[in-house]
Amino acid sequence: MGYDRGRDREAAFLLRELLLENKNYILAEDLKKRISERVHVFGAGPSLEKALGGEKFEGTLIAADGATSALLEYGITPDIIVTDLDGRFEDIKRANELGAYVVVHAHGDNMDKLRAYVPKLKNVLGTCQTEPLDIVYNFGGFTDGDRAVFLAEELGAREIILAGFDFGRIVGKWSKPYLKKHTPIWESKKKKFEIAQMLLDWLKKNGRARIINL
Ligand SMILES: Nc1ncnc2c1ncn2[C@@H]1O[C@H](COP(=O)(O)OP(=O)(O)OP(=O)(O)O)[C@@H](O)[C@H]1O
Ligand SMILES: Nc1nc2c(c(=O)[nH]1)N=C(CO)CN2
Ligand SMILES: [Mg+2]
Repeated sequence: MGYDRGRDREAAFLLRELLLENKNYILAEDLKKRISERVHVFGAGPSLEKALGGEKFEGTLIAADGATSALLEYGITPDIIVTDLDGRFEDIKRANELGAYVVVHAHGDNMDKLRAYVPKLKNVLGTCQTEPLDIVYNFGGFTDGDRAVFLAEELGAREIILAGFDFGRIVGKWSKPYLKKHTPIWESKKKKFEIAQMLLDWLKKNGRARIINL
C-alpha cells in the first residue's frame, strides 16, 4: 500500500500519549473479560442488513467501524467496536456511551482523527500496526474487519462468525460517512480487501478459532 512506516510508528506514540493524558484507556485483560467463546464480527458489507434482520445473536458482538451504524439502526449495541475512526464518529460515540468498548487503531493517515476523537471516548484499547507499546497493542490484521477477527482469536474466542464480510466489488454504504448507498469498489479499497481476505485465509489455517463466514 506504500504506507510510511515512520508515520505509522509516530501514530502509535501519539495514541499512547492521548490515552495517558485522558486516562480513558483499558488493557487487553480488561477486554479479554468481554470476549466469550463465540464471537460475531460485523463488517460493513451489503449483506450486513440481511444478517441483522435475522436471528438473535448469542455471544460477543464486535462491529468493524462503519458497521456500528447499521447495528444501532437495528437497536443492537455492539460489545466492542474496532475502528480507525473513519466511520460515522457520532454513531461510534453513541455506542460507546451505551457501553461499547472501542478498540482504536493508530496509523500514519489518521493522526488528525486520533487527536479529535480519542479524548471524547471512554474504555478505549489502543492498537497499532508497528511494534506494540506498553498500552498500545498489535494483535495483527489490517482492515478494521480482519483486525477484529485477529483480536477475537488472540483474546480467546473459539468460534468467530462473520457477517457483512463481502470482499467483492461493492463497498457497503456504512463504510464511509459520505456514502449514501452501496458503491462500486475503488482501487485502494480493492487492494485492502485482497489483503484482508489473505489474512483471514491465513488465520483460518493457523489460528485456534473456527471462523465461519455466513
Ligand atoms: N463490502 C464491504 N464493504 C465495506 N466493508 C467491508 C465489506 N466487506 C467486508 N468489510 C469489512 O468491514 C470493515 C468496515 O470498516 P471500514 O469501512 O471503516 O473499513 P476500513 O478497514 O477502515 O478501511 P478504510 O481505510 O477504507 O476505511 C472493513 O474493514 C472490512 O474488513
Ligand atoms: N497508514 C495507513 N494504514 C492503514 C490504513 C491507511 O489508510 N493508512 N487503512 C487501514 C484500513 O483500516 C489500516 N491501516
Ligand atoms: Mg475504518
